[in-house]
Amino acid sequence: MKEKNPWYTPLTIIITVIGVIAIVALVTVAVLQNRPLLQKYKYGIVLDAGSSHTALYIYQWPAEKDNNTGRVEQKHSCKVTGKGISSYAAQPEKAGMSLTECMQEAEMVVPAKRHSETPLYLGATAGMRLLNIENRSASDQVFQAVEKALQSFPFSYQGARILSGQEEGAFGWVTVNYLDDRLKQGLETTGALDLGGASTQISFVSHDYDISESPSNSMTFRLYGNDYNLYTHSFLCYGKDQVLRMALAKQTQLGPSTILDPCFHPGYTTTRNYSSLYDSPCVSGRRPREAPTNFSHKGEGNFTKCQEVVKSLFNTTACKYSKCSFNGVFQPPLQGPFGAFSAYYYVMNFLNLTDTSIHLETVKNNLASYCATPWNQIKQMHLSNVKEKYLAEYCFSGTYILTLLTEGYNFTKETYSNIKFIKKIKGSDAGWTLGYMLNLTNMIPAEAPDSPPLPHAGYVSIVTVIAVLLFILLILSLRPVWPRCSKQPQIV
Ligand SMILES: O=c1[nH]cnc2c1ncn2[C@@H]1O[C@H](COP(=O)(O)OP(=O)(O)O)[C@@H](O)[C@H]1O
Ligand SMILES: [Ca+2]
Repeated sequence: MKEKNPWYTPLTIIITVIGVIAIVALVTVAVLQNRPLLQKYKYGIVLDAGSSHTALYIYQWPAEKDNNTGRVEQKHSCKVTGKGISSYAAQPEKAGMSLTECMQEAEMVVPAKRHSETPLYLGATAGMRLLNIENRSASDQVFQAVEKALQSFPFSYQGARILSGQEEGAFGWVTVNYLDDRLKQGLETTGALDLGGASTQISFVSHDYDISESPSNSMTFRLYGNDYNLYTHSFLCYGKDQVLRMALAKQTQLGPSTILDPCFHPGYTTTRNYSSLYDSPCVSGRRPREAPTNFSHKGEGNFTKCQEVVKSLFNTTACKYSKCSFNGVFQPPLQGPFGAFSAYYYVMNFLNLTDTSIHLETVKNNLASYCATPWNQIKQMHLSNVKEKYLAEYCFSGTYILTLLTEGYNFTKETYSNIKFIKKIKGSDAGWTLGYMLNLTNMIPAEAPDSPPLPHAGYVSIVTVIAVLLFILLILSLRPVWPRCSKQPQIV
């Protein structure tokens, strides 16, 4: 004799089947309705025409979200071969031609049907600022050539211009904080330290300072409903290539045709040309009157002496504000964490000194012993994979970076660990280009966007759970019917 299972009545089976179909239908509709449409992307292209070289960045973001949520990311980058556009002052057409390869790459990377709507920008930084000071018409001609070249591509060309130092600093800050998702969430922001070849920028939010003290150093933003008061300054001529010129100029001024340079390795020796050394507004005022054509540049490898040379390039005596960094430039008290990118990263990464939890004295000692290493040995170790020009200059560049941070910006052995040397954040390069594009395409709204109270996955889960619960309740509510059916014993 077998007791009939009360769950097998036709009524429960029908209810179960209908219930399951209803739940599946409900969940499917919820998922389909709310799923982002098939990922279609939009694109934007920014060319960073730096003093030493030009780089092209392609950004992408989901097509249906261009106006609010922080979803722009770097899809591709391309390094233009050759030097920066400012180096083509004497042959401007070549500045335009130099961009061809990377632009062709961009044509391949951006899907053809998006070409005509993809904005294309070129921003030039300190190399062109200097050329513009030195030779206005040469700078204009370089821009004409570049403009002509860029217009020949199928993108939506939006113009080429020189960024002000303020813009360069502020957009670097926007990039870092956007990529870190700090703006949308209204979190404490990260300061930005950018070291280029011809200028260097420092930008950070300092809560307790009076912006009216130096209005030219302040920028105010309203982003995602939060107000920011940004301090920013760009030091023209304090990028690492121009500082090296200033350091050499300082040492050659003393007269001899051979200089023993503490910032280069012992055994390093080369012949340099006076005219090319002084061929920059950063040093032209210092040119000796009766200089020979060439001078001999020899290395001594002495960190302490090198630091003295570098320090002598900072004027820390004159300050008409409550507080200054150097050269009489206002700077409020440092605040918060800092991201240091571009040449800060290249140099400190090569020197294995990116770990800022290491005591500053130890960092200096490590650099001192690197500087004291004979040039032959350095070449043997690295020449196979590092450009000789970079290799020769890492001792100088490292010394400059530490001196700029401590003597220039006033980081101390306690606050040094607030700095992080970074190259990329979540796959996108740290630099001013992303912030520049976000600003020009209005992709960071002033007010916080209205967002659904729940994320998509949460919404679907809650709908599912409630549906299942309702279904179980329905089944249970039918339960009192069943015992009556099963009470009758079945006799075989
Ligand atoms: O691999 C590297 N090692 C060392 N320095 C590098 C490397 N790649 C780029 N740099 C340096 O980074 C700096 C980049 O400056 P950039 O060309 O952006 O000038 P800018 O921002 O002053 O206009 C230059 O000094 C360049 O020599
Ligand atoms: Ca740069």
